[in-house]
Amino acid sequence: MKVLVVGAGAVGGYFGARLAEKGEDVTFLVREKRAHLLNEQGLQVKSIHGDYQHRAKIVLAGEKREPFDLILLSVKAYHLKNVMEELAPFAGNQTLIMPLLNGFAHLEMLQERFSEDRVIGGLCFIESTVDQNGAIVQTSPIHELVYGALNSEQAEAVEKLEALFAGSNAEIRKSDRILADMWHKYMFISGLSGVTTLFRSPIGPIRENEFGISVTQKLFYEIGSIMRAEGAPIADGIENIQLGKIHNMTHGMKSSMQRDMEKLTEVEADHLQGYLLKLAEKHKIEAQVLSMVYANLKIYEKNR
Ligand SMILES: NC(=O)C1=CN([C@@H]2O[C@H](COP(=O)(O)OP(=O)(O)OC[C@H]3O[C@@H](n4cnc5c(N)ncnc54)[C@H](OP(=O)(O)O)[C@@H]3O)[C@@H](O)[C@H]2O)C=CC1
Ligand SMILES: CC(C)(CO)C(=O)C(=O)O
Repeated sequence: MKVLVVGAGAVGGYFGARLAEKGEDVTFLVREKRAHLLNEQGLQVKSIHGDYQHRAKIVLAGEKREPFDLILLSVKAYHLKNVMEELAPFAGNQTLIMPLLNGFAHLEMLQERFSEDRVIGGLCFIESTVDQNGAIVQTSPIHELVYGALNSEQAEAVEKLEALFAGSNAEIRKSDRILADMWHKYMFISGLSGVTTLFRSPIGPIRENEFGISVTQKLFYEIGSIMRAEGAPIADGIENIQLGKIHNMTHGMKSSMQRDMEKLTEVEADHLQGYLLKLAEKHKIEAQVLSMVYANLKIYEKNR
């Protein structure tokens, strides 16, 4: 099976390398600067699950290739519009596109551009980043990728992916309720990235402070109300389940949005919290904490 990973960054670089390490046929769609680096020093993964370095196969936008069987999409949401056009020539009628982005709004954009048959569900849990030398650094135990069919027509094609992922050095599993999983992850990451960027702190000190934890709880409850009003298939009590995870995370756990803020790069504020606020407005739900989180991010964007 031929796999194209779009974006050799923290997420795509990690999972793509794990598949290549297993011997799968993996190519990375990258931009000039990244291509130069990968050609010079290869794709380097430094991970608590084992380092791996290889001469990754790469392709640039506009180059000719046969369509791929699977496209793993792992760019930031603010690059998505542009990337969809660049990856289109690599996608044939049978190509499955699996987005690993945080959030939800990208799903509709992809379905509109590539049709509902081709876009399957996906998400990941991993704490990874790209260091100053371009290496992928993965620091905490979790390296999980979850995928699944979004409709019954995709089920057979999605089944076939199990052999691709089996035996790789990452926890990769198929889910029969990927849509709910994606909303749940969306809730979790909007809450976690929201408070860690608001307080500019890893999660430990936030949850130890009575006001910090109270703001965190209010944020999760607001997000839950918005998602329910939108008819998202979220589980009863999911807010408390996600808050439980917040309590169980390592003291120093940061969100990727927080790490982006520390690097003074763009953040996915519109894609995550901004999209939720639009839904809140649509359903006339008051979301004071979410508004504050979003304001903090937009002010950061303006000042950076
Ligand atoms: N990092 C993490 O821990 C986690 C991140 N996520 C989510 O995963 C998604 C990806 O994040 P992450 O991997 O951290 O982001 P990164 O910025 O590390 O990687 C994104 C990559 O996309 C590349 N890219 C952008 N535009 C193009 C293009 N036109 N053609 C080819 N490549 C392109 C960038 O390339 P270039 O080097 O040229 O800029 C970059 O290498 C986000 O939605 C994020 O929220 C989810 C779970 C955990
Ligand atoms: C919380 C985490 C690390 C889990 O994957 C994440 O998704 C992110 O920070 O973007």
